[in-house]
Amino acid sequence: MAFFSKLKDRLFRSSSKLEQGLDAIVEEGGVVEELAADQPEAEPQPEPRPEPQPEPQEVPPAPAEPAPAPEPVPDPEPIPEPEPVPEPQREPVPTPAEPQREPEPGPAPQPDPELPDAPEPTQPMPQDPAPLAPPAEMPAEMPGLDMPLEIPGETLSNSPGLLGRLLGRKAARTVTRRVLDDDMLEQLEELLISADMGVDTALRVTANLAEGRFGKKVSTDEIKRLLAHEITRIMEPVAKPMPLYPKRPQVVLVVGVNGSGKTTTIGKLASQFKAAGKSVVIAAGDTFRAAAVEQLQVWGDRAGVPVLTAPEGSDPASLAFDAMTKAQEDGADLLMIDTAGRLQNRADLMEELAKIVRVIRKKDETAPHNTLLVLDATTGQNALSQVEIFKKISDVSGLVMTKLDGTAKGGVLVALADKYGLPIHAIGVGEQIDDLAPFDPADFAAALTGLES
Ligand SMILES: Nc1nc2c(ncn2[C@@H]2O[C@H](COP(=O)(O)OP(=O)(O)OP(=O)(O)O)[C@@H](O)[C@H]2O)c(=O)[nH]1
Repeated sequence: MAFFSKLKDRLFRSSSKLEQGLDAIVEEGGVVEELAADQPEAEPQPEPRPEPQPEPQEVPPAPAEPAPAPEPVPDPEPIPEPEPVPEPQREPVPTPAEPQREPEPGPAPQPDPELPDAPEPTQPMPQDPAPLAPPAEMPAEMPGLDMPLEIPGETLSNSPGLLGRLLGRKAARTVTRRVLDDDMLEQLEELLISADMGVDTALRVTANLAEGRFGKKVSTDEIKRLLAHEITRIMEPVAKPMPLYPKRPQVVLVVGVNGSGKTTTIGKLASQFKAAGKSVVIAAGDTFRAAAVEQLQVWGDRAGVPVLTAPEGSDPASLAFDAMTKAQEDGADLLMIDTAGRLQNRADLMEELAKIVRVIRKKDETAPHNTLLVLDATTGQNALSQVEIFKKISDVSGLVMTKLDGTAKGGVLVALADKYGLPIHAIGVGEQIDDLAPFDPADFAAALTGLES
């Protein structure tokens, strides 16, 4: 699906930090080993993705018709949860027998793979352990070119040359493996912390990763797969679309600091709900900033959804009440209420949100049905303190993480999931109306670690 590959491309753009760090760690203390052309780098690891993923949906929040439920709470889970993750990675990483190959006779000098000063490979570490096709079917070099041919997922080096190939010699490949010891674990912890995963999460992830593998040799590709698996395990329980309830209107309060992407997210969500056949009303609750109201009107126009506004400086709660009345009269399915994000004066903001909730409860005592906290992924660790604050001043029921297309700080999502367990309903991957996607843990983990899934 075109949209989905676009999403993956964008997420991959932000993955370089962790990916390069992993490459560097293994290369630093690793030993280059040679493999015969028909020998895989390692026994294939169990795939991190435990189950075939459901086809990603264009509309992340929920299916068009959720199963009717008498009460909005507890969470009705309109889309079936993925199967619980088995723990296939608890198996020790198979350690290749040493030496990896028989010495190959031939005119070309071969480096000793066991020597510490064996030449480093010049290409990035292999990404995929899939064995290469036999050399007879896949030439290691382009005819006439005396340079290694990069084959996706593998590094070819020490080419036997034309004569060698004429004589039927197999090309040798190299892989760097490093013993998973305390030093390496410490480096991995530091890398994960620097990627915004937070200390607790980084320690837990590396401890799980080392379980049953301590003292064994691992390649970059194996480390990436193991890491992606651990991240997927943490993220899977929180990947949940925004639940839809039979209640009309379902009131969605949208909170978050200024600039986090609330307005944009409301516009994107409104557009997707509308495309799914829902009638939506938006209330421009940040009445203190004329620009914010105007921007929301632009998004409402784009989405084809009415936006209720009030004069600048008027009471947001009064606007919310009017919007609730209109949404009820119109029989709207959803009322999305934008709010101010001024954290400079937390007491005022707390009172403002509490008042909005009080007045809409006069109309429906079960409202708001969702309180979405919009977080800007580029703020890294700061997102954690924002969750802390907004949990105190509102009843946050789920997260939307924006700007994942423009940051190398995606690791904070792992820390958020690990620490708070709040559902991540959707992720923003751009500024356009369709740049909002469901959160897919396996794709996210692959993007973060630089694993080609
Ligand atoms: N690259 C990228 N930019 C985004 C994304 N979401 C929002 N933005 C941009 O972030 C900026 C702030 O977004 P807004 O939606 O105005 O944020 P807000 O929280 O409503 O901010 P205030 O109106 O100031 O309260 C805008 O320039 C958006 O285009 C995203 O997923 N990716």
